[in-house]
Amino acid sequence: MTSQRSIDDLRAEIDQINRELLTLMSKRGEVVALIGHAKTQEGRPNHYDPAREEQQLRELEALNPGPFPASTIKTIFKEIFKASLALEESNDKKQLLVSRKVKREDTVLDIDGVRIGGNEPPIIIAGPCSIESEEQMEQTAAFLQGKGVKILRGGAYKPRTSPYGFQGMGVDGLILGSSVAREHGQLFITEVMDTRDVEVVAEYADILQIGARNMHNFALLREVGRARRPVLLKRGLSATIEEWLYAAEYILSEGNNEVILCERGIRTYEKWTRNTLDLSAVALAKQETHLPVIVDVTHAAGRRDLLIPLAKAALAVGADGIHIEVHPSPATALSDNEQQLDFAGYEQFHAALSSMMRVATPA
Ligand SMILES: C=C(O[C@@H]1C=C(C(=O)O)C=C[C@H]1O)C(=O)O
Repeated sequence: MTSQRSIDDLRAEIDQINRELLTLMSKRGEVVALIGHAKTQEGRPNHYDPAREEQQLRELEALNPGPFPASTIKTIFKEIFKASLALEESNDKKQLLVSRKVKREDTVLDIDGVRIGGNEPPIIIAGPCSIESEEQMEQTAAFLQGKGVKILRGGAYKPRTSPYGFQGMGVDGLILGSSVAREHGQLFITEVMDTRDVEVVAEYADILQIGARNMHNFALLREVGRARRPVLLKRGLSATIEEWLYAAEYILSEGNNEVILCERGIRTYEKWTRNTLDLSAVALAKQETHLPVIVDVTHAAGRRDLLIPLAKAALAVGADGIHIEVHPSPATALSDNEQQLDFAGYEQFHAALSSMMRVATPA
């Protein structure tokens, strides 16, 4: 009689080995997490360390007693390294300041009594694309004040596709925008494009805007993170949601917690709209972060006939407000003539949205 062990018996041994491997894997995972934590504390942005991985592979190859060939051992351990790295990085993400895992409750901004986020009713940010003249700003602000709009927008520095397009009025525009807004009891929001202008823009604006084209301008993000003003951060033209949230993290990491995220449509293959409004990004940003999220309907589609349905959809998925461009005479505007609403257009928009704007879920 042979003393060959039965398959069942061998399998029982395998089951036991599996349990030991699992215990060891978990133990390894815990140590990896500690390394990841130490790297974050040391401010090492990159968790991946190919030299360290290579060194371990060499040692394992030298120690390998078989029966598995070196290549197999290598493949298995590379998989372990990959999983370990993913673990380190996901732990790291949990610690992001923008994350709900770090701050559970909604951030509600209170800017001179104008509240944004949480269970507050949605806000409207409206005004012309560019600040062009006192008359234009005055007419717009007075009209919007009558419609209950508390935040007036207007660009003084314009990120134009062509360097020969109207570039904005600069400091004169800032002075004009802020004084007109103040006269009408409104907050003034305007875009800052250059780190060198943050100080002067923060002097005049109540909210600093980072435009889509500057979402990846990390020096600018850090600079506005140091400014003592709330920041509206638009999502980049082709930015993933993760990149957008990391951009917000740059601002928070400098000590500025007052960030409003703004989805403005992304580049896709679609030609009937200028951009594609990504409503899942709005829902996800609300879910993953504690920050207020608003939707820029003007740039989302680049066409007036979609403003009302897109704004309704944005509010339905939980947006905390709408950003929309309004101009006394869009046809003669110095920028964005295709998309801005005239006053009659805004009247319609206001009427169509007003019932939804008042819907605030009680806390
Ligand atoms: C755990 C670390 O981080 C990563 C994961 C490694 C691993 O699982 O052994 C090795 C190097 C890094 O890519 C580390 O640096 O030691």
